[in-house]
Amino acid sequence: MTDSAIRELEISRLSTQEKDFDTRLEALLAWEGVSDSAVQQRVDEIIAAVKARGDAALVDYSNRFDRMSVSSMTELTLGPERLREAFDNLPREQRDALAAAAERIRTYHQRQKPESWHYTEADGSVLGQQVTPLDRAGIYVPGGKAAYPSSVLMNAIPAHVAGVREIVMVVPTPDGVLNELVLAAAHLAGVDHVFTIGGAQAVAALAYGTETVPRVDKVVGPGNIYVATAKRAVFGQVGIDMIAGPSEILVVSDGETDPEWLAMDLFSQAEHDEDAQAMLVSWNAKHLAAVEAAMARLLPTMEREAIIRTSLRERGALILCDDRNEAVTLINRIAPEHLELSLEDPGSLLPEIRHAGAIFMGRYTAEALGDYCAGPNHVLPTSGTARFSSPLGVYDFQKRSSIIHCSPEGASSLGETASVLARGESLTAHARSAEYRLRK
Ligand SMILES: NC(=O)c1ccc[n+]([C@@H]2O[C@H](COP(=O)([O-])OP(=O)(O)OC[C@H]3O[C@@H](n4cnc5c(N)ncnc54)[C@H](O)[C@@H]3O)[C@@H](O)[C@H]2O)c1
Ligand SMILES: N[C@H](CO)Cc1c[nH]c[nH+]1
Ligand SMILES: [Zn+2]
Repeated sequence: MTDSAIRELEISRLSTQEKDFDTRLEALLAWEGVSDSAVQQRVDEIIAAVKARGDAALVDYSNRFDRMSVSSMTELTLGPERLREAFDNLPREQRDALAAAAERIRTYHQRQKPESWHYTEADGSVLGQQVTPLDRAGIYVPGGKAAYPSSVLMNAIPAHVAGVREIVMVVPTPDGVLNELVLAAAHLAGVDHVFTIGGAQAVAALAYGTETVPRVDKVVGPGNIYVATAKRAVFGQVGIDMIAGPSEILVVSDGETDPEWLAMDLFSQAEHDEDAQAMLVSWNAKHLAAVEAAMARLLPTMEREAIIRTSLRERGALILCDDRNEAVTLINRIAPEHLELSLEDPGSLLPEIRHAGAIFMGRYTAEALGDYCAGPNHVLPTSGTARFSSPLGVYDFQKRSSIIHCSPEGASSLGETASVLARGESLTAHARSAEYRLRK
């Protein structure tokens, strides 16, 4: 490969030493997708149509956006027998891999189960918290540019572990092509209903219900800007997990990892979407150049070369920093969805990392392993939202109720405090309600 061919790789090259570094980094990090007004307007129209016309709107939008040719919701509904059939007919290798991944994801999420708790005070009063699962959860499984059986497992298994009574899955099937692995994963993960609808119309159907699609209590799962914008719009009518944007990876390398490994790790997220973001940070300039050369060499061999190329050109970056400390500052500023610490001693950095969706420790921990089968969830906060948000988990499918049980003594001592505070707020019904229960 000649130098000129290597230079053909279009990707931003940044150095923290440059004056305009902050501006360039901010420009790369900005993801305007969910605030695009044209998208917003279209999503509002779609939601209004689904509310007004229910199933008929779902049929129309599926024909229009997913190039289907259906005339009723029956053709967009898959029953449990169809899911089981898909599972039973999978090639052995795929069935075993799916089952192995499901098992690991279940084991990991079982550890997340929050327990109800209570404690008893000296006067016999009991205070506590009761954890209850959602009655009905809606899971969005993306399907526009790729099919995601792994996302079925990542969404449905925590819901199942949480004890959700009914799991409703939506997944677009462009051109009417069903993905058997997706259906098999739904069977394995205990999904109750599958509707082959996608985009904003699917989110609206879950949030408001239609003649066929049952209304859910919460909509979870990743998707493109139409899905993300629709989730934001229906929040309040239903719960949502997070607004997830395009996939991202930030790799921090000490310069000792094989450049081809890192090139492929970066491609692995770039290949999701033209809007995906892949960045590499290192304090070793020679190593950055070696990874860049590896990327240029390997890119023409990739099946999704066009998507990767656009993603790298628009949002990718190779960043030269001064040292490990500066790398940590960058990590916390970027708050990436996936952080790969390709270092000899990743553990030494861990305590300093405050914001990242999932942290992949050491040279051997390819992010792709987490996408499929390590165990932790792959639905993660993107676009810097790891500053305040966490991976999808069992806790997203549960609620907490506070429990207060006063003994006669407890009611009397609390009543005195409450009465004073209530009178201070001039809320005398509150005060008198508490005072009735004071010990005479
Ligand atoms: N965070 C995660 O766990 C995770 C997992 C897998 C995928 N992803 C991300 O999810 C996204 C999936 O996007 P996708 O597009 O492949 O699938 P998608 O299912 O999110 O979107 C497809 C739907 O978008 C709608 N749509 C497309 N063009 C439209 C238009 N012009 N107007 C109105 N609606 C339109 C259609 O209804 C279609 O059904 C990618 O960004 C990928 O990176 C994230
Ligand atoms: N990397 C995605 C989450 O950002 C998840 C995924 C599914 N399949 C492959 N990857
Ligand atoms: Zn991925």
